[in-house]
Amino acid sequence: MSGLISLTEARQHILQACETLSAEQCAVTEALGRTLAQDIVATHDQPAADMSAMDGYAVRLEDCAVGQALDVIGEAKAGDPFQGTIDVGQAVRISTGAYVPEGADHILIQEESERKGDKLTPTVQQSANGFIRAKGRDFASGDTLLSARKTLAPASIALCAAAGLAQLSVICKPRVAVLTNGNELCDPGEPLSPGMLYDSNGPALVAQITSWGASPGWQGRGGDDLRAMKACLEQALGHDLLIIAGGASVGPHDIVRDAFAELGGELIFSRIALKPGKPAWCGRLGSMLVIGLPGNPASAFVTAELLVKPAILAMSGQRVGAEIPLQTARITDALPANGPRESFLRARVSDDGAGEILITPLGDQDSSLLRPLAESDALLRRAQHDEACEAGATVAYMPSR
Ligand SMILES: Nc1nc2c(c(=O)[nH]1)N[C@H]1C(S)=C(S)[C@@H](COP(=O)(O)OP(=O)(O)OC[C@H]3O[C@@H](n4cnc5c(N)ncnc54)[C@H](O)[C@@H]3O)O[C@H]1N2
Ligand code: MOO
Repeated sequence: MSGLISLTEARQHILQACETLSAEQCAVTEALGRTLAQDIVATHDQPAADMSAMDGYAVRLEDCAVGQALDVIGEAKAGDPFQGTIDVGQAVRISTGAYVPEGADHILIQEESERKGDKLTPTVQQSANGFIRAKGRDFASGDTLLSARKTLAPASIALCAAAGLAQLSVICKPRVAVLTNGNELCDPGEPLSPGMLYDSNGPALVAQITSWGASPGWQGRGGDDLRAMKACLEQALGHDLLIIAGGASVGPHDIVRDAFAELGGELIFSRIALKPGKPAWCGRLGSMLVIGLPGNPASAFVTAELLVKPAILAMSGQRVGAEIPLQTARITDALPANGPRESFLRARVSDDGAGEILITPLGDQDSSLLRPLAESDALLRRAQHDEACEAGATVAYMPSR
């Protein structure tokens, strides 16, 4: 379509305009979802010494014979090692997680022994050395445990904590301002006057950007007044990213782009061959990236997924490509041929009970509708000029929840 760029091109432009932000320190307990700015390198061995994997007795394997008593000479507890050495015919009571005393090469588990006073008798033949976790088995001093640019999930947080790190160097969270637009908008909680509409894009966008790891900053509402709009844009200056929802189209009151241009904003792209989302645009105001989304609620939501999410992930230091990562499923309904815009249909994913993933586009795809949006958990993607497809065909989708 003339004058419209493809979604992939739009994402390429956005990714080129996003630099990874600087680093900051973050408590390991607060680091979920953050991206490491540096490698994590172990400064100690884990375990720090050979360690028992079971509750029982540290012994010499060669001393173990069924019915032949050993002398229990002490105890090794987790955090309180036995100080001596095990000699021929001796055993030390040991707990899971305790260091294995010098001289021992086997843990006789308590279920396979009988204890009477200081005498310990194996009741089951011991065939091979066992139940000792070697020093450094998990990691050794100097090992790289996690590489820079890794996004921290709960298991990687466990590894950082095990490495002894209370603070981690992570990429700063992008600070994102959200501006919604329309004289018709009012805040949830206010009485609804005639002609007015509750602002659903503002809360939705704040929820979306938070779920992608951004830090919501200034939030405002612009109307149809150019001066007031310029004042809004000025208030947002200094953020890493400004999202403007609404006023993106060509109507006489859609003055957002005029205000942006008058403040010296530099347009990066305008309009995409995308449905919903044709009026989406992107630019730069000072050092702040600005992404303009259409005001229709489903359009704002979908274009935020497609355009804002990659910007936030890239600024947060995560690897993200211009191509959208898609999954495949079998469609339950036939679809007509697609038009010239790449389309994303609100859809529901299910399982046919035999392990096959099914996808059902929701009936009414009008971009003003919130109920199908809230029912959906996937966006079914149709390429530009996609042919009609039969029920049962394999189609591509992007999970959206
Ligand atoms: N002549 C043309 N008209 C339109 C075109 C076009 O190409 N030529 N594009 C259409 C498309 S596609 C869309 S999408 C909309 C986008 O318009 P805007 O971005 O200017 O959005 P608004 O006009 O401000 O609002 C559209 C619609 O959404 C409601 N809205 C806006 N903000 C919110 C909010 N924060 N919460 C809830 N609802 C909101 C608003 O009341 C309108 O009903 O333009 C088409 N027109
Ligand atoms: O982008 Mo409009 O979002 O096609 O309804």
